[in-house]
Amino acid sequence: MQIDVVTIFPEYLAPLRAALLGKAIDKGLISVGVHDLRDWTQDVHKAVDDSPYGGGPGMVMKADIWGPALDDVCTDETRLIVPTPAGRPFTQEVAHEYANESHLVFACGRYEGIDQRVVDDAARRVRVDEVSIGDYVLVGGEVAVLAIVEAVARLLPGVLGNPKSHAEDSFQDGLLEGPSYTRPEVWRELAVPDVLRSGNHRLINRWRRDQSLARTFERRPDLLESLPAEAFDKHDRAL
Ligand SMILES: Nc1ccccc1-c1cnco1
Repeated sequence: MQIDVVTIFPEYLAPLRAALLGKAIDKGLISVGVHDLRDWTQDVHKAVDDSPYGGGPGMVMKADIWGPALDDVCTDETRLIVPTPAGRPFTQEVAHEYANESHLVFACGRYEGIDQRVVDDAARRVRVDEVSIGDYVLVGGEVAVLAIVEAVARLLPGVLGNPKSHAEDSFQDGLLEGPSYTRPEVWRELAVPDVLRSGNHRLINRWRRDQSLARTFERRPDLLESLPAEAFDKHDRAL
């Protein structure tokens, strides 16, 4: 998979080359290109933004800078992803969609966003997704790109040491993961739940499922509403 990121803060994307992703890049599973948007400016000040039409606070990033940048970076195969608070929610399901792509281009907006005509024009040639990683306001899209790239890269074959790790992912079965424990058996007078040391894997699986359902009900009841009934019956009958 080829990933390209266009940003005015290239150094913000340095963590992409660390740890998990660094190994994926070394293995040739992912290649990452980070491009400084200012390389496409023509003026001495390298201006990338201007005041918003219609007035209002902040600055809007210029179409006549972003357009040529995306023309150079995107190909016919590109899926262009624009992180924005106004985007559709980025979910594990969307991460799986992106993991099947051959070329992802991320456009990092700053200020009050990017002139809408950039997205409208790009959509004439490539598939464009405006996505949000949550209902809060960041200063720019770079942090969202780091989160999205990590969520996507770990799904690629060969990136994670243990491919079975995905099966227990939170959200994989539509529920939150329950609590985890490791040695010591008692820590600050807090003991590991006995069932987890029982060796009875049917009981352990049942306990873990109950913990997962309870935690989801308590913290994310919305996830339960969107689960089909059979998601409960099938899995629970098997336990
Ligand atoms: N707040 C932001 C500002 C700029 C670019 C993306 C975002 C964003 C993405 N997901 C939530 O917020």
